[in-house]
Amino acid sequence: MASQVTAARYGKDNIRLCKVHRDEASKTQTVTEMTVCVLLEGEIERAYTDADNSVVVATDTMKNTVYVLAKQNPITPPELFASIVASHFIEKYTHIHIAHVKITTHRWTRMIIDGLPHPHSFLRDGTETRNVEVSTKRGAGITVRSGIQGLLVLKSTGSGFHGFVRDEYTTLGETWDRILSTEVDASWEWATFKTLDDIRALLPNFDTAWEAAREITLKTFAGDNSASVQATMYKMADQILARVPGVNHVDYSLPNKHYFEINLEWHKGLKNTGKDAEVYAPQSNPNGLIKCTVSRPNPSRTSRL
Ligand SMILES: O=c1[nH]c(=O)c2[nH]c(=O)[nH]c2[nH]1
Repeated sequence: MASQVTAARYGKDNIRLCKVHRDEASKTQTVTEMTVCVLLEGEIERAYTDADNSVVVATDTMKNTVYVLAKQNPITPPELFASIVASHFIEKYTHIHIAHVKITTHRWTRMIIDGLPHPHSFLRDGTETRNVEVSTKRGAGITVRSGIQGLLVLKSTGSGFHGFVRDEYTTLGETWDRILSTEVDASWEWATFKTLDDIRALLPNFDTAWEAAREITLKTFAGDNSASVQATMYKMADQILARVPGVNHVDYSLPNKHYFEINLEWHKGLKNTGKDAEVYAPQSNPNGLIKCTVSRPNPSRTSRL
């Protein structure tokens, strides 16, 4: 028997788009820039095994569709726009059964000029992105995962690491005061939505959840007297679950971007370690990588509140 295709998906990645919203009343414009990935699954195996393109919706068509839907619909919040795009593909093409849409929204923050918000000028204040991954499956509803990526943070005290396993492989000293830095990758998974209308019914909650997750992450990072990345990230996730109904799972993935103390004793007895540490060596690699998923004890099954 010939070998079989057991999994296949295809689509367009890195579709870049920018939409300008012009508010005539206030003469204020707003821009949203995003990068979209669309991947489709369904009865497409013949394209691989029999070179049969009759089942192929061209990836170029997917790109065009995203532009048209962006013109015809709001593209914020990204949870809604991703759901509109994903639903389109399974509704339009009967042989497509699952659509995955990932949207990365880039920051264009309004400029403050002479103390006033500027009506049409923006700046990229950091590499942080707001992300969403939506999947629609025919007859099975819409799953939505929202997140924050690329948020680079550092604290110069209020972090220690001690009491860890010591054995014949261990060289790391215990510390009660260190620099802690990470690039936040946080995401939260919403209970499954049945339809697009269920998503529309929850609309303000997506922005509120993103604001809450961002604020909790920053406030906990800054305020926690951190015993470890593990302990601090759990506190973040736990608070997001408490604050955001409709979310059952929160994921964090945090690199531990090490800043090493430098012993300068060799130069005229210079003291630069422990309480005297001032000059550090930031490390590019290797880095710690700490991950967790924290879940609500009794998950709600749908996102309808
Ligand atoms: O917060 C930390 N968690 C670890 O698991 C770990 N391991 C390590 O070497 N340093 C740290 N820091």
